[in-house]
Amino acid sequence: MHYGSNKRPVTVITGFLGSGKTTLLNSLLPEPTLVHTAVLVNEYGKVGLDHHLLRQVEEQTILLGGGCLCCTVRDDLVKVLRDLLNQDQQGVIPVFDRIMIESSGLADPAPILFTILSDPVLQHHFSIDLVIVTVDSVNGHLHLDRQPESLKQVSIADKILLTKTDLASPETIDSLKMRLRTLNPSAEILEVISGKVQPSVLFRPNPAGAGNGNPLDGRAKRPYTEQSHAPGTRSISLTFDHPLDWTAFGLWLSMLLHARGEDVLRVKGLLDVGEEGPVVLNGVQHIIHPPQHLKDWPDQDHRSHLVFIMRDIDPTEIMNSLSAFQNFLGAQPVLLETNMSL
Ligand SMILES: Nc1nc2c(ncn2[C@@H]2O[C@H](COP(=O)(O)OP(=O)(O)OP(=O)(O)O)[C@@H](O)[C@H]2O)c(=O)[nH]1
Repeated sequence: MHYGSNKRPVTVITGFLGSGKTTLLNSLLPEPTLVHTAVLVNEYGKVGLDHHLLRQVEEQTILLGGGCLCCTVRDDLVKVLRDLLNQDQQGVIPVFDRIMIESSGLADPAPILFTILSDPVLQHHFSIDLVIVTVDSVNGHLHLDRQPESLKQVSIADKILLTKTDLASPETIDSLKMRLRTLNPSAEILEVISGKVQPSVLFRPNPAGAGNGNPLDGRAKRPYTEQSHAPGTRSISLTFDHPLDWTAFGLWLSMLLHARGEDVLRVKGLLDVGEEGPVVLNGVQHIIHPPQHLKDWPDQDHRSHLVFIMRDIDPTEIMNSLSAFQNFLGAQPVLLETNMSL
């Protein structure tokens, strides 16, 4: 199969140990729309799945040349994905049009994203369309209290699937949802029992290509409230009073990521740059996906919206920096919401 300039979407499924990743995959993969999905699992002992490619990826983390601690590369993942491409081009494997990667329950998903986005070959053939994170309703609070990995996973999610809601009390589910919204205001939260969810709910068509769905939903647009937050992890949602100068904004963002990229876990934006439609911005730490220029706004709200999820950066630093830059940006930042440490 040839895709021209189209990149094949990669979905990363992560979530703390036992939170239901495999259950989800087993439920999703027989769906007709996902029949041409290649699956990579970075744990041993997984059962092979009919009609799908199953690769087992040894975890191996190396430092990039620059010595950046957060930009680790999974060498084996690069090899497996490159091999898949080669085999696909030679027609020796069944056609695949999507990749799902199930990361181990203790993994920080960011290196997987970095690996694909930073590899000179892979970045031309694959795009990260969605990071799904499963959160166990029964144990979710405990994981978030005690396991930094769980916090990292939730912080980076595009969609959070709250699993095992059949086993948890309504009060626990509600408080967990509130906590998850605080940790990651831009993620959509769905309740999923035993992995039963329609692919169309997860993989909504997205003209932006990267970052499935609107990167900013209603939760990110709530009025400003000071809320408790996980230690060291903070988020800020903001808008601007006028359209942004896109070049100046890109310069500001590059400067921020150069200085503090290790601490910026996620950047998402739907930006008014004075064009008919918005620009979709989607970044993970040092890496910014190629911005997408949309023809139309998704709804009536045509204001810019920008969300940062950060570690050890005070949201006021972001506001102060943008304010100092406002003459170049052509717009003044307006705070919508910030979430501070617990
Ligand atoms: N009752 C109930 N059980 C669930 C649900 N989702 C998953 N389980 C069970 O939870 C257990 C762990 O699920 P897995 O899918 O293996 O979890 P995992 O995240 O892949 O686990 P690791 O590979 O250890 O990280 C299994 O026994 C599942 O059957 C759910 O929504 N409801």
